[in-house]
Amino acid sequence: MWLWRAAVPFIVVGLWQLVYELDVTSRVLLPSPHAVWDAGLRLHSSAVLWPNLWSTVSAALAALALSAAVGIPAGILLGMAPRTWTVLAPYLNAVNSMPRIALAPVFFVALGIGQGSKIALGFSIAVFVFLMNARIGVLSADEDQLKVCVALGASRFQLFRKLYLPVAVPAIFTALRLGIVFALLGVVGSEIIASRAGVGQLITTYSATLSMAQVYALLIFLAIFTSVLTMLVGVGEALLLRRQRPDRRRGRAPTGMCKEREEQSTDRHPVRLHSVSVRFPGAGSPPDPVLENLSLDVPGGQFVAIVGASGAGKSTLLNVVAGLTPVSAGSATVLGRPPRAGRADVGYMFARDALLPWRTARRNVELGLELQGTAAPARPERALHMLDLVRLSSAAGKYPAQLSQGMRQRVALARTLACDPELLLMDEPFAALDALTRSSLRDMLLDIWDDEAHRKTVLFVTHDLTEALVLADRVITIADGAVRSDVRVPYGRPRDQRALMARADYRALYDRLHADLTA
Ligand SMILES: Nc1ncnc2c1ncn2[C@@H]1O[C@H](COP(=O)(O)OP(=O)(O)OP(=O)(O)O)[C@@H](O)[C@H]1O
Repeated sequence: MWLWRAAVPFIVVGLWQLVYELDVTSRVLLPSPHAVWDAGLRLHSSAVLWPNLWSTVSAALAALALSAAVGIPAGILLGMAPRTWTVLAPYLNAVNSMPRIALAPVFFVALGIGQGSKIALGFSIAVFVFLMNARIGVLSADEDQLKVCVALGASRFQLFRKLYLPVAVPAIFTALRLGIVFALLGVVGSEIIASRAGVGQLITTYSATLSMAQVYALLIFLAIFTSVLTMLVGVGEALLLRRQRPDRRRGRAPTGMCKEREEQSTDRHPVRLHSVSVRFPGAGSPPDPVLENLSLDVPGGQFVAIVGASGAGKSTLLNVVAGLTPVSAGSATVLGRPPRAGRADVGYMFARDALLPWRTARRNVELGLELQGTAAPARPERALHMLDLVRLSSAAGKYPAQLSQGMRQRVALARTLACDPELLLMDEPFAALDALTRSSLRDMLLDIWDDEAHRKTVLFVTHDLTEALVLADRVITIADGAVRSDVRVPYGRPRDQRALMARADYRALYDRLHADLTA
């Protein structure tokens, strides 16, 4: 492959020489490769080339830097604000489709003939490349990653810095590659129209005297500059996206919880829902309720499983408690206060791990600590302790792509627990795992939950009645947006699934709940 790549210039020059020898086209228009090589050497040793090349290259680099500095943040902000995009899109697209080279005379009048007007024209063309690509990069952010960041308490600025900017990096590198070409196009175009220095101005001068060998030599110099810059961008991209350095620090005693916590609640029921209804706008007219008149009190330290068919409203119920979905009617109190997204005392875990692929396992666990304002020196220690808890200390320096699905979900569990939440919301956290891994993660969760000193209240959503009966103190079935049954699980711990399933009373309870779900 490398041999073929190295052979391409020789093949092109050979074909060029052949066309020249066959006299297919005018020799003035197409001089021989040898004549172009000679012209290049003469330009190189003359005092003409380098000051002019520098004039063009410095203007192109300035236009590129300016375009990136304006286009990237603007693109990311527009990606984060879909409504603003909807308003502005027709106008931005109209400006983008304008032949901006026609703005050259305007820049000459405003800035005079010189570097300023060249940079302005290069900028006016390249900035849209950055804006459009950065916006598209932001749109590639995973909805679950966004939900996790919001649930962990990310502000708009933190979302920009910790989610949208990194997620847009590959698209930004694409924009850089294209931006080099577009900035150069603007600068050389401006020089060809009117300038006192630059490669474009030299091309105009040599073309006027039909010195085409010099013109082609200059174009080859520009192509070499663009290729070197594109290669450097490629190296930067590879270095930035690799980031696979193993972390040698290991956990000791945990310190530094999340800084800002809600005042400790004195309510013995961390979750209180009274006659809660949720209607989503646009879901029918009038919209059908997804939850209707649902009441539920959960005492502290209880492990509650919520079971229901697909679409029954289980996730909506958790979202209400997490403060991600407002209630349309009724009242909700979580740890003594109205629900609010991003509280350190409420942890939320989803079926998809939604790990950030550009962070190591340890740095993923640190995410909630960062968003909640834990001091930087305390974070690694706390994160490593959490990874130790889920038996993943040895994978602290690995990236999500290097972990199995079960390991990724354990990292997500460590991330959820890192802020030591009092209330744990879990939305089918093990649904994507195979039966064996699921069972080992259930045991791990129960071990963590069983710690008397830090016993958490858990709302655990699942489709699986057996999982609910093995894990929970209490099983609530939901159908048509309301509580269908609410039973205490009458078995001690630890529970053995196979032994449970052999018991007649277990089978009777299972059948009763199953009937409630399917009625
Ligand atoms: N943001 C939303 N806008 C409109 N409708 C929604 C929204 N979120 C959920 N719904 C609707 O609410 C109903 C309940 O959804 P929910 O996700 O709570 O169900 P679920 O019991 O968790 O289902 P599953 O087990 O399949 O995840 C569904 O009909 C769904 O289409």
